[in-house]
Amino acid sequence: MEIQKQVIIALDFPEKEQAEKMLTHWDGKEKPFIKVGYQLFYRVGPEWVAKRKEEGYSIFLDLKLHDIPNTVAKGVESICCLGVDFLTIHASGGRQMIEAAREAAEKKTSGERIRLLAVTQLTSTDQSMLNDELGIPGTITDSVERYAKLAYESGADGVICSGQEASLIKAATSSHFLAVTPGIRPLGHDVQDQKRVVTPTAAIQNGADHLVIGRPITGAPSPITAYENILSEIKQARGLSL
Ligand SMILES: O=C(O)c1cc(=O)[nH]c(=O)n1[C@@H]1O[C@H](COP(=O)(O)O)[C@@H](O)[C@H]1O
Repeated sequence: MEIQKQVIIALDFPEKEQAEKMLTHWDGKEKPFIKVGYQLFYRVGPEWVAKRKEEGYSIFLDLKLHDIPNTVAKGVESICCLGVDFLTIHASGGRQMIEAAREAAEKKTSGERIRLLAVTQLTSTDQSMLNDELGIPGTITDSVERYAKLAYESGADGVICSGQEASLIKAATSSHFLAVTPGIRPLGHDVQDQKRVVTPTAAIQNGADHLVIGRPITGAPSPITAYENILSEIKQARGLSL
């Protein structure tokens, strides 16, 4: 896979002006893969997203759908017309919900089908939160593996997990099942609210397909420099010459 496509920039902004200003850093360069979460989506709406797609951006729409199967299926049907590349649903919605989402995604007749990524355990969850707050017994990796297998068997295209768990997920499912990993922190960067963090190098070495990165790029003094440094790190981790 092309290295540029491996980094997905999280456009976590409240206003479209800020998101658009951020994208100007890539003027004259290849359009990056971007993630639009609900903070921005609720403000800008579907037209803004569809327009970015027309302009040539690859788009991950991160709406983390989690509801009864019928409601999620209808949501997926509505989103499909935007032509985005990835959409998140929650694995904890269960088999029937994931199957209904997949069935809805299959209804799109023209162009590439949207890829469904199931959130396993959020990268802001650690062992004590899982056991003591959420009351889920066992280790984080057990829980992530269980959700990943469920998502795989139910028709998701991949999962959202920490880079720590990417190789485990591939082994438990298939090498083609996507491991998309947020919680990426270059060496020395503040972890902020993330708990299960890894460096870009570790994520790639563990087999992550895409790295979702927000603040380490968008909060950097020069976002484009931070982005290009991460691309170089990935290139090195993939064993390619710089
Ligand atoms: O679904 C996601 O993208 C997601 C899942 C998860 O477990 N953890 C996680 O951080 N994310 C998203 O990934 C991005 C990470 O942003 P930074 O922590 O700023 O790099 C945010 O937009 C989160 O919403």
